[in-house]
Amino acid sequence: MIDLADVTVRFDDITAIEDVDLRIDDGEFVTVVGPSGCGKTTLLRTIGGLQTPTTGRVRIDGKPPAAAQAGADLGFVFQRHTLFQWKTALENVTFLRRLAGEEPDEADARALLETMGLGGFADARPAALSGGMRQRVAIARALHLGADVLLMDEPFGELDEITRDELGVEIRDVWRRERKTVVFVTHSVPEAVFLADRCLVVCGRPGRIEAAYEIDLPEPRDADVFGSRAFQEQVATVRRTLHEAHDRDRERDRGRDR
Ligand SMILES: Nc1ncnc2c1ncn2[C@@H]1O[C@H](COP(=O)(O)OP(=O)(O)OP(=O)(O)O)[C@@H](O)[C@H]1O
Repeated sequence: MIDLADVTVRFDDITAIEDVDLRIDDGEFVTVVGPSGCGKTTLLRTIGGLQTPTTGRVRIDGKPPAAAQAGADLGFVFQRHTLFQWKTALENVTFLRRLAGEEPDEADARALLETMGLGGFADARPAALSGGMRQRVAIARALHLGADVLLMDEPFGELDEITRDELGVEIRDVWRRERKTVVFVTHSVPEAVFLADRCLVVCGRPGRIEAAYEIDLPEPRDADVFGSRAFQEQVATVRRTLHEAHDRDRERDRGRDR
């Protein structure tokens, strides 16, 4: 379980997130959506131990994030530039496990590349892959590490919409089989709804969790879900919350400036 108690992160005079309380169950897929600058990345980095909270406490299965990281319990997927350019797709997938001092399992790495639709590209180097293919390698790498918790920061951020949808379907499918705990940051409301068991709406400066929605959609979630009424209604609800919070924050800021 991921447990954040009263977490505040400050950078000099900027408070990025303030008094965040959050619990994420094992095997839960949580998405974090919100406008630019509201502290989503800071929240994710703090969960992963890449950022130390100014005040408050983070625990992963009762341990500080650094201990979870040392035990390879955490896998990260970032927006871009995370593959080693001189290594093949297969070597990229196995490398982190080597770094973590564990024996890579080439058959597992190949099977993961296959799952991510890259069966024929195991020996290709990143320069020969499209952006979407590179992100698939990064996801396969995080899965191969065997971490129980995956932290994903806009992993589809630079991809076109069709590829994003496609990867969304794949990632949810992999999650259904593997039941990792996933925290997934995105700007995209439809993506946040499609992927989530629970969607957190983060707003404001400093950022706060404005609302949390349990997402109710049929499984397996395939491309048909995008056109369904249930999906569109839940997207509309999240969007409305974001807009209302944004308007309220703007009014408050205007009041302060007067
Ligand atoms: N290392 C840092 N040093 C100083 N300020 C920082 C640092 N990291 C983040 N911030 C500030 O903290 C606030 C939140 O940033 P953060 O990147 O977490 O937001 P975000 O919601 O992820 O934004 P985006 O969606 O644009 O990626 C911003 O005001 C940002 O300028």
